Amino acid sequence: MAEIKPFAFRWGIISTGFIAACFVKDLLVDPETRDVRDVVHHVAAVGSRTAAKAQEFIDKVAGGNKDIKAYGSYDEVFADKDVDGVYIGTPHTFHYENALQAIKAGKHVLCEKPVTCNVAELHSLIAAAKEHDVFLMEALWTRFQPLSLEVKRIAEEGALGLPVLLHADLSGNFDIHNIPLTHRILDPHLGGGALLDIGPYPLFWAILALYEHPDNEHANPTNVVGSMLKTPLTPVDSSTVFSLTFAAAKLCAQASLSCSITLNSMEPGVTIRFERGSILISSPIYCPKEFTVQYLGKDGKLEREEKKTFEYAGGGWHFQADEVARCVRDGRTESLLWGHDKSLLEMSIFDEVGVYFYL
Ligand SMILES: NC(=O)C1=CN([C@@H]2O[C@H](COP(=O)(O)OP(=O)(O)OC[C@H]3O[C@@H](n4cnc5c(N)ncnc54)[C@H](OP(=O)(O)O)[C@@H]3O)[C@@H](O)[C@H]2O)C=CC1
Ligand SMILES: O=C1OC[C@@H](O)[C@H](O)[C@H]1O
Repeated sequence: MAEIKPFAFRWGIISTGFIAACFVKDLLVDPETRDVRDVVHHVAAVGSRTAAKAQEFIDKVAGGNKDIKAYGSYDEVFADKDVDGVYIGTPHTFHYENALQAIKAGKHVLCEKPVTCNVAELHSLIAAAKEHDVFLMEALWTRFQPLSLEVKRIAEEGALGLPVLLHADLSGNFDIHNIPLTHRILDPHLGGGALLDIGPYPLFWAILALYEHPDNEHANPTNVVGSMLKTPLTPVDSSTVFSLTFAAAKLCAQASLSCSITLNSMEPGVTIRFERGSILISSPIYCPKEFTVQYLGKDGKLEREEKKTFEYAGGGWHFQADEVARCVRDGRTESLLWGHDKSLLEMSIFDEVGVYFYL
């Protein structure tokens, strides 16, 4: 039988910082190592604010591959005919303008989280993507990892009953008293603070387990409450707690979520409590490698425990790249797994919790 050629997606990368390097390294991992045979990835171009930095990035991250073009501006990446889609790894406050320019140039877009800084910007991006008939997705990479797919399967198969309470925290110690106030995690002009940077992850688990649950019937939370603790250093939050209540459909459940840029992560990072058991997910919750399912007996006591672990080549960012390639191949303008509705929900919750008075 003739072999079907995998669909090749040609990426343009804008920015050359930490996450752009992680993403490009993963694009270079052979997809067959993760059993993917229908799509492959090529890096066609890298754009930076200086051409020298773009070339340095290609040398360091992509072994100096001569087929990758180095540009001294993002606009040149958007204009390149050999680029199918653009990956945006700039600080949060640039996502909107970078994504808009890419979309207007007719490019598909994968944009780092948080996709924008508020819901109004996101509505505008989605409208632009529709107008130009291009794919747009927030790089909520955790959604595409095999562990998340398995957690969702178990959460919905019925043995545990319905989810009732979910606790999730992501904390990372950024040593904020010893880094420059211009660091993106502290600078309000770059969208600093805990909620925008790491808040997407505890929220992601609530969206996966509660919002996506079939009994929730795609209903938004009926109540969102949040509270921010500001750092004395700059007007951004050093920690934020927020809670969601889902009570519009058959599902009645709540999520208690938190994030901090001054603490280390905790174990487990996520606990989902169901009527007849729990799922405990290990840290870091953006890329966990194991989780435990606890099944309770009729007396409420632990009856059985099952631990699942996941390993693969690469850092875990390539799964979202596969999703982008497949969606574009299939003519979709949004992902079924992390579609516009979920990013809109995220942004509207963040608006509600109150990041934007400092932006
Ligand atoms: N999914 C994940 O696991 C992670 C996602 N992120 C997300 O990625 C984004 C970037 O984070 P990270 O890579 O850590 O940030 P970095 O500071 O390491 O990199 C940001 C890059 O953006 C470009 N840039 C453009 N304008 C500016 C500006 N005014 N100030 C600083 N940089 C600028 C620069 O590239 P150049 O000079 O080449 O133009 C810079 O290298 C954030 O939105 C964050 O939420 C971050 C970490 C992990
Ligand atoms: O997405 C992220 O995950 C890991 C964090 O350390 C980082 O700041 C954040 O942007």
